[in-house]
Amino acid sequence: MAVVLLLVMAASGFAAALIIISNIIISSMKRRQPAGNKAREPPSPPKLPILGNLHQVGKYPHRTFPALAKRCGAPDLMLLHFGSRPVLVVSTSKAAREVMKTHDLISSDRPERKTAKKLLYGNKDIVNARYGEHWRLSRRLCVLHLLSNKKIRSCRPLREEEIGLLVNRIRTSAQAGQEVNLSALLPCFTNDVICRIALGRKYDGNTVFRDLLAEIMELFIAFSVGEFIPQLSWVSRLTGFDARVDRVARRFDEFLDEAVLESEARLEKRSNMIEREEEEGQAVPLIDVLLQLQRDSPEECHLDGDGIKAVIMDMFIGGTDTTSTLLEWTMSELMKHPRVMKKLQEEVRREAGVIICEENLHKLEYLKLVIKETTRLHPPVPLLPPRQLMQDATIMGYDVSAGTMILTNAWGIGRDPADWGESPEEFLPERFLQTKVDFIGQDFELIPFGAGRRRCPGISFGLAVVEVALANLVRDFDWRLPGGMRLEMTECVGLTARRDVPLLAIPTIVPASPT
Ligand code: HEM
Repeated sequence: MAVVLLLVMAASGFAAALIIISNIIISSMKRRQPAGNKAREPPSPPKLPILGNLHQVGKYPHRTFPALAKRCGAPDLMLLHFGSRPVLVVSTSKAAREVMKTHDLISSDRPERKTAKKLLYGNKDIVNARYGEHWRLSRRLCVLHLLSNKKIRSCRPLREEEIGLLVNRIRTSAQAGQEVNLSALLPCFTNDVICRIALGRKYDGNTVFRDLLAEIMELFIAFSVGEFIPQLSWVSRLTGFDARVDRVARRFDEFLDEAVLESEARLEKRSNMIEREEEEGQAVPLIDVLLQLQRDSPEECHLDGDGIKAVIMDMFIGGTDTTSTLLEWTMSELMKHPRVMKKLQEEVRREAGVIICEENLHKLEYLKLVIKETTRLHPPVPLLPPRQLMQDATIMGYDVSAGTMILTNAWGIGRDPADWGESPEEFLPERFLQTKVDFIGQDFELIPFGAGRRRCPGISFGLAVVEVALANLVRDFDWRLPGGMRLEMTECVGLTARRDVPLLAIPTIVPASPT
């Protein structure tokens, strides 16, 4: 990891650099320890003192890991060291099943990260919560009250309204013969959807909110060298990283405080019970649901004020970029494969009718295959969020010690020829006609939403947005690339693996066919 070296060199000055370089030289002269000493540990590539294997991780770890694993003869499980921290890399569906099914309970913890802890109120959220009572209760709350089928149904008008706005924006560009930047439009769209669902309003003209959110996403994945090399924890103070995290956490907290005040004002005025409103099809903002539960049913809601803000933040972190990234890659693959685009357009134009609503979605079988195939090749979160082993375990015959961080390569697993045949890199939605493999967490060959206890609770919520949005985009428009443009398919580094090069496309309006 070049960044790590740069950080180390810049911040610790010449003396520290000298120590590291000499250590590197000494260690490169050493051979690995005799196998007898740690016979049952998973295979590891040679590591450097202090850095461990950090220098081998590269910019795209999900791409680097399979090659590294192959080089050190570790097809299923590979043991790395990030600084002093042991990290188990899970590279195949067989190994993923072992970790997330056989050993799911003891591998359901998340490692504590200083940055996430500061941004998420001491990890009072769900995504980053340590395994235990708080996580269990928060997840239950989330599944029952925030992301339930009933909740998803009640938010339908709101989702469809936002999709209508997205289509209108594209239509305006199409009428002017202009290209649209789907990589910019789609995140704004999913952000607006989550804003309305979670907070009950949008922040249209206010870019402060969006900028803050983008900064939070960036900080989440930013590498703070001290997290893995405790001796260098002062580096993030010196570079101003810690101060930046504090500043962003404070500003977002102020923002959420305002949202809480607005929600409390709504609750004061509310005459109906939330449940009744939802039954009548009204989308009650998630923040209102949580505050009302906290006030009226504390036995159901254990969260304090910070806990509520942390869970709301999870809805943004978990639901915004993941959903837009999936849409962005689906459109990219469709533009790259005109045959698939045509087949999908024919299905949607034939089956969905003039108004594409969620009730018609069950007829769109090919659309579901297209989305599934996209999650296989482009899982929005290519390396699943880290887990941490809670006790010593024997996994696939290897001894792995408590405290080891676990990184599962969903991207690598989705492209493994052992599971996906001779052409795993090919975008071929029809491959799912021959297999029952699904992405809901039971089949370990396809785990874009994770699996086991920590599996994403927002699958249906996310798909409700992706499926209808995609159906509208391909029904209402024909799409082509701006003249002479070649479609790059590389991803960039971030909380999700979005396209590196923005997806620009020229829409042409397709007249609605008579029903
Ligand atoms: C295409 C859309 C989405 C993708 C690809 C996705 C992916 C993921 C993944 C890979 C995980 C980690 C699973 C694991 O550790 O095994 C996760 C967890 C989570 N997701 Fe999603 N997600 C999506 C949509 C959503 C939405 C819409 C929400 C909520 C609004 C959401 C909320 C969460 C939460 C709260 C967790 C933490 C679960 C836990 O740690 O117990 N996700 N998601």
